[in-house]
Amino acid sequence: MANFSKTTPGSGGDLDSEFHSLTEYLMTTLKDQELTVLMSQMALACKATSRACAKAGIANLFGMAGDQNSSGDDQKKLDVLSNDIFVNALLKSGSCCVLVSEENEEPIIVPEKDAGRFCVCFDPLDGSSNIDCNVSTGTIFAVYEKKTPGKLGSVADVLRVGSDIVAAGYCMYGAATELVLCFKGQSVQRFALDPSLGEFVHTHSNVTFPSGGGKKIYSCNEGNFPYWDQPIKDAVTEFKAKKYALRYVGSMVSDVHRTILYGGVFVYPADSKSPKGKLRVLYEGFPMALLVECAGGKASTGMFNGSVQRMLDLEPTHVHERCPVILGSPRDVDFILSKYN
Ligand SMILES: O=P(O)(O)OC[C@H]1O[C@](O)(COP(=O)(O)O)[C@@H](O)[C@@H]1O
Ligand SMILES: [Mg+2]
Ligand SMILES: [Mg+2]
Ligand SMILES: [Mg+2]
Repeated sequence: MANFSKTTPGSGGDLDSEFHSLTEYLMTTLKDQELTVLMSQMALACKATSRACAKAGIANLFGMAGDQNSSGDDQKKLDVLSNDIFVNALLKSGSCCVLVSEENEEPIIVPEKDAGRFCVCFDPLDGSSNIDCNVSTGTIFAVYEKKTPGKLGSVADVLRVGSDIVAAGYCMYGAATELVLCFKGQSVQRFALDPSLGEFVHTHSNVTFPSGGGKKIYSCNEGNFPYWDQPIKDAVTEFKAKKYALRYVGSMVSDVHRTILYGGVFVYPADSKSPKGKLRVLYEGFPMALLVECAGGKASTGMFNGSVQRMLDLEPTHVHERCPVILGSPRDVDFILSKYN
């Protein structure tokens, strides 16, 4: 049996006779057939979305779809297509009872005859503003186990604290397509899509923030500086004085991925234009917070509703609720939060 506690550099190279696939990882570590099927369908949808992003220019998939979603975002064609891909794949899994997507105003409640034990909240294509200029985008998801009785799911199955999440992950559509996963209580794993094989191949185990906090990087949309509260302004001003570098892609998946691998901090705070922040709790804040904590980092809301809160302790009351986000290495998250003392 594969040893997934070890990183397997070079595995999956064209000439390797042995490599470890995502399928093998799921089959050997999960011991839960329904969750394995769900994750396999999730991976299939990631591959289909990766293909759509790669072919967008030649398949006339850039540009607007013409509608707005429930957050008020103008939907791009790829937002709509990727949403259809994920909804169809997850419905076919037979493992889901509730689906919450950024692109669907209402949660999808799966009919009893097709329903399973799990609820999935997802952002099918994150980083919409980067689609048309071919900069990295991604998918973000969180999985919960149904808690209400009976087979029919309800919105109560997803409106709960983030620490109830059983699995979280993101897939980045960048120079390579990469899937990063974490099951509750387990470490973070990285898989890269080998296009010639059509499979996600295991590349890194036990992914953690660099010790000591890593590179001195802060990541935020600093154009919002005038609208931030004083503690966030002070922290960012001090990062500059301490010669931190600013790196900001504007796709949460890419910015969080870099933050986990290199260190530093990613911030999308509340501001006077958006008092609840911009990012959505269920399919952006929570899954990233779980991954960051599993990798040894911290994820907080900063000052929100009168107190500084660990993000996974929030209990949302609406599926498209927003929250401020401060996540990254403990060194930098604690530094920002100290400004609220
Ligand atoms: O353009 P801004 O205001 O800096 O916002 C960037 C943020 O918005 C998002 O694009 C929102 O996600 P969607 O593209 O899924 O709506 C995040 O990926 C990113 O962190
Ligand atoms: Mg959007
Ligand atoms: Mg998003
Ligand atoms: Mg999106």
